Amino acid sequence: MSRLVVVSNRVGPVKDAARAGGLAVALVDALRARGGLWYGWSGKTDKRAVDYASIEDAESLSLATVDLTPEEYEDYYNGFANRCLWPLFHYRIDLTAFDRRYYEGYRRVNAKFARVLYPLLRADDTIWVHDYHFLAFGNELRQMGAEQPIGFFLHIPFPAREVLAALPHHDAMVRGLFAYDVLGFQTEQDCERFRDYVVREAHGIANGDKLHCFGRTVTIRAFPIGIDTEGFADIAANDKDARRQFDKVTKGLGDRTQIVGVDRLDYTKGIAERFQAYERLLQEYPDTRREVSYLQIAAASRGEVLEYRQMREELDGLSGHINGTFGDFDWTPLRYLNKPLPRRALAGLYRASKIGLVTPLRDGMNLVAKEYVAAQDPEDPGVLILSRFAGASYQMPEAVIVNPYDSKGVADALQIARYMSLQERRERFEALMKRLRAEDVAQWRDDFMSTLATVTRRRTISAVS
Ligand SMILES: O=P(O)(O)OC[C@H]1O[C@H](O[C@H]2O[C@H](CO)[C@@H](O)[C@H](O)[C@H]2O)[C@H](O)[C@@H](O)[C@@H]1O
Ligand SMILES: O=c1ccn([C@@H]2O[C@H](COP(=O)(O)OP(=O)(O)O)[C@@H](O)[C@H]2O)c(=O)[nH]1
Repeated sequence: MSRLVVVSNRVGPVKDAARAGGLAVALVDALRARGGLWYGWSGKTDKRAVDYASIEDAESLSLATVDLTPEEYEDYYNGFANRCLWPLFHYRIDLTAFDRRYYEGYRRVNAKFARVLYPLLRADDTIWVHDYHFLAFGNELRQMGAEQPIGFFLHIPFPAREVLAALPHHDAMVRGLFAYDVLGFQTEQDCERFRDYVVREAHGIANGDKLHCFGRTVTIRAFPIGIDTEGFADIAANDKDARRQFDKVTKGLGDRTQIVGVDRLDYTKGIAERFQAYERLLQEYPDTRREVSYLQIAAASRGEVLEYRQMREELDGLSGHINGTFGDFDWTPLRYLNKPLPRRALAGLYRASKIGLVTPLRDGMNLVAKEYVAAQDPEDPGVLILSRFAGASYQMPEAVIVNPYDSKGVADALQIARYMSLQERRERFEALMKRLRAEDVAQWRDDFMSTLATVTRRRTISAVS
């Protein structure tokens, strides 16, 4: 079997992969099985950073990482990736910074990553590149002469043609993607939007799952990412950290219904709109006062980016307003924490919460929705309320699906969840779990890898014959 080379902005962890979650476990498993290489940013900046990868062997695979200069980090990661592509691909043109300097820095850093990896490659490697940080990376490798199979998976949504067209270099970005052999998206809808752009904007030709354009052919397919469903359910039921967290949350809760939200602190997650919907619930359904308790974990993220800092201030204000208006000496309606919880503790928190509230305004997939369901007690499962704009909603129609912009609709959904019968909760839970088990993270990885192998085997055959 050929060696696997995984390329992603964040690398590892390897030893603690289980702690970091399904994606790290799935990638580490595949890398171990094939004696692979995981390549990306070291997480460090150094003003003397040069074109060099430090390589360490970690439990039958190798990690190769590159430092960035502070300027590269600013333009590539904070700038183009997180102030331009991230908001634009999540439909926030209003927050998108179209700065040429960022674009040029991004191109330079993609070229640097390619330049450093190229001499480390073997002729029979298979390369799997991840996410919006590396849209231009495959093309840089090809220009150096790389002929290996290269697949790309986009973890975030692919936007509608008119939205992408707002990006000054949209044509070059999409052209660059044709250097890959397989383009994987989270949902069929993302594939459809990509196809629409290529056919209508770039005059490409679609033929089944193939797209011909710019003199190249790529295969495009949806590979919805999953979680380690069995593993996570087992942690929620049996792990001692999960149990401790479960006890901590349920102690003192009495008959109150615990609502939980868990997100990175990101404007795409719709936390402000969620707070407003909760306020609406307390206003319009006075019977909920003292009867519900909402805990929102919003783990600080990308704090060097202005829009993230502004959002943090907004949420501080909204949460203070809700508690000031509705709280009492012996009841805090909303507990809002900016610190992250380890995944094992999260499993216990999910299980202790009768309602999981996942209402992003736009999200590639949203793994929290899947984890919440997997962590439930099958005998007495909680209810997932899920935004129609999360990629996960296409695989999870048995959740209570909501429009996150409609605060009254979300408040009503919370009431429906509070009063849902045990039988209905079980039926929804079983249907959701059936799919989560069948479409777990190992399945996602294997599907992508086998598609890439099949496509490139055909490519080799047709080149020879
Ligand atoms: O690396 P950061 O800048 O700290 O951000 C963390 C990750 O956020 C994004 O996650 C996405 O991938 C998830 C798994 O496929 C998906 O469920 C979610 O909807 C996406 O938003 C980002 O895409 C990752 O690259 C970041 O590492
Ligand atoms: O305090 C926290 C908050 C989140 N997570 C994990 O971070 C991931 C978030 O993934 P998701 O797809 O929901 O959103 P993203 O942050 O990748 O956009 C999930 O696996 C969560 O369990 C965590 O471990 N601790």
